[in-house]
Amino acid sequence: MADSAQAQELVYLVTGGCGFLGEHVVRMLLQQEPRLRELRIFDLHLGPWLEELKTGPVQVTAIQGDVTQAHEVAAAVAGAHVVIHTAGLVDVFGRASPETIHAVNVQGTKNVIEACVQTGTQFLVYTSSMEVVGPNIKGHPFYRGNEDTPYEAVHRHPYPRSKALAEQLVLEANGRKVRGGLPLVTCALRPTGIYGEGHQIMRDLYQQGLRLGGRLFRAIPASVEHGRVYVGNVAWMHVLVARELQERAALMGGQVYFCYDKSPYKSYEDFNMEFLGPCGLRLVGTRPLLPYWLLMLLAFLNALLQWLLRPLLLYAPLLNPYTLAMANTTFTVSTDKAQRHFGYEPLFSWEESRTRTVRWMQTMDSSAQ
Ligand SMILES: NC(=O)c1ccc[n+]([C@@H]2O[C@H](COP(=O)([O-])OP(=O)(O)OC[C@H]3O[C@@H](n4cnc5c(N)ncnc54)[C@H](O)[C@@H]3O)[C@@H](O)[C@H]2O)c1
Ligand SMILES: C[C@@H](CO)CCC[C@@H](C)[C@H]1CC[C@H]2[C@@H]3[C@H](O)C=C4C[C@@H](O)CC[C@]4(C)[C@H]3CC[C@]12C
Repeated sequence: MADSAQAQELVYLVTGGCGFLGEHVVRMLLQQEPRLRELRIFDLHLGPWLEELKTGPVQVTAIQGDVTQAHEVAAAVAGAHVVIHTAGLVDVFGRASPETIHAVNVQGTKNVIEACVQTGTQFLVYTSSMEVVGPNIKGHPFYRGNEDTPYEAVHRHPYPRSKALAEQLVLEANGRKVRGGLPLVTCALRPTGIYGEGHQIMRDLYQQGLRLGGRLFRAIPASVEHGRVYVGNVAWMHVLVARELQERAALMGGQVYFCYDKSPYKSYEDFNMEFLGPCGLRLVGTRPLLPYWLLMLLAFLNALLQWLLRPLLLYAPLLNPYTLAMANTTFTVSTDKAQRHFGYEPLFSWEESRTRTVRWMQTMDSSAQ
């Protein structure tokens, strides 16, 4: 918890504070931001774990609300010094309509920006995504690129399109005058695939492996690198960016930063095995067991089934043409921009990130038995 010897004067708002990343950001702020007086957590669904935070020295205010409702956002933002906007609809499986994804991710972000301007909040950190850049629909590799690496970003899928539009809005808002006349200072963080305690897809893969008798079958060549970053380090980057934005507005305002740490470069499946392996699962095959064309056919069949079944039920498996293209396209980052601009170093080593994730999965495992 915050060191009470330092002046506790700041009010922070975390939108999406009860999500996978949001919860880590909330806990990290309470541990690492000594100037915090009040922490507001805004989410569509509030988690019961918030109750335990209310007994500490920082005032924790839980606000149930919807980012698509401008008045609810404005009421939550009023009086906050910093907004960390992580709320978003993360959907690459066709669970939500493109309109809903746009409403939450784009209109929701517009509402957050306008609320900052109207109420006089000066600092806004936006959780963007690697998908703002790629992989693109042409399957071009992005091999250990940085924030300045040229890449043909082409977005057809509603989720990356919405993240790209929202990021653009946030960056364009940098420098706008907020109530009281001071300039709004914004920046965007672009995590690659986040992993760690609370990661739903890891949970799903684990359950799938158990159903298949402790095995998963390789579908993606081991040579396709996929960028991953530990949730604790992503949360730490948010805390640090929010703090340093107040000191280095001229340098950091309007900038984008990839989220990175020392997690190894591996394929999506080999990386997951770092956690699923110690939980007793095995990845079968050194090469993909099915040819790519057959996987693609299955992915299209899944998409067709989803469409046909839509009036009756929601069919949203992991494999669809978009997720297959993502998993099958190299996309990794190698950058030190966050270190150069605001002194970021990962808080958790790769070994610690792995141990924490495995420990979480094993707890999940024993509580399921
Ligand atoms: N998970 C990843 O690998 C990853 C990678 C890059 C970027 N991101 C971004 O990080 C952010 C958090 O993602 P996550 O993985 O924690 O997802 P998540 O679904 O676990 O968390 C999102 C949170 O936003 C809340 N939310 C959704 N719609 C809302 C609305 N209308 N009003 C208020 N709250 C709403 C949800 O209730 C949830 O608590 C998102 O913006 C996402 O685009 C995630
Ligand atoms: C073909 C399957 C055989 O095992 C594997 C399918 C894996 C896919 C479900 C995931 C592969 C890449 C993932 C995405 C990536 O890590 C980055 C993301 C960015 C972020 O903003 C949201 C989550 C995600 C889209 C993530 C989703 C799951 C994958 C597509």
